[in-house]
Amino acid sequence: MNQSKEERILNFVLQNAVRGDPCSVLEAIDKYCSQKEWSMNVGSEKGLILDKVVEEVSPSVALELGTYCGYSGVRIARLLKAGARLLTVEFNPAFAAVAKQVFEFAGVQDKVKLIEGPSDEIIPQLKKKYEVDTVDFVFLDHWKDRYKPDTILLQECNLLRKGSVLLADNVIIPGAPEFLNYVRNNSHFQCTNYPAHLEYMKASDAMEKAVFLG
Ligand SMILES: Cn1cnc(CNC(=O)c2cc(-c3ccc(F)cc3)cc(O)c2O)c1
Ligand SMILES: [Mg+2]
Repeated sequence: MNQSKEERILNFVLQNAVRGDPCSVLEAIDKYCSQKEWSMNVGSEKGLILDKVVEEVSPSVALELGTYCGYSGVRIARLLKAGARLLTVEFNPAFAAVAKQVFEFAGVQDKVKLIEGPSDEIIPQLKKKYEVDTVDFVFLDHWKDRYKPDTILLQECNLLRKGSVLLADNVIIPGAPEFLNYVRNNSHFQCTNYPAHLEYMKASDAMEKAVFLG
């Protein structure tokens, strides 16, 4: 049975990156996906925006919706302080299997809890099953039509605190218009737009930061 694109990306990492070196894992994925096969990793340009926001927030508890191959999970986990953790949610079991191996190769597996399942089922379990009080940082990079409902669900589950930061990928391509309208017209959020480009392409994209004001 021939390999999936995600398995080809994993094999390129295993053969070209350095075990225990998260930056070499990111470089290998960016090299493969810019030169061989495009894939929907946040990439290095938007990755720098992600890095800056994560460093600014310095989260104790970070949540990622949409793990995919683990690229952004490695980006986030490599910046976490001692004792901080990343919970990352992936619906697709094949993607989760690749991401698990990417996290282990990068050496960030002790900081990352990979949770397989739909975000609308997992979010209500975070407090009791995953011992979360509130989340300090959320990276939204999953199904674009889930950004708004999951932002509402996070509030309903009392998982956001005054100052919690949401960062959403792809608010231009593929786009998340309902999410943008929701957070930008909601007095409980302070929004900032970060123009960039679609990963590995010249097309315009952007990220949106939405700070929950409580
Ligand atoms: C299958 N699946 C599992 N998770 C997801 C959620 N992610 C996306 O859909 C996603 C899509 C694109 C994209 C795709 C085609 C295109 F022409 C332009 C952009 C880029 C991204 O950065 C994304 O995060 C999709
Ligand atoms: Mg994305």
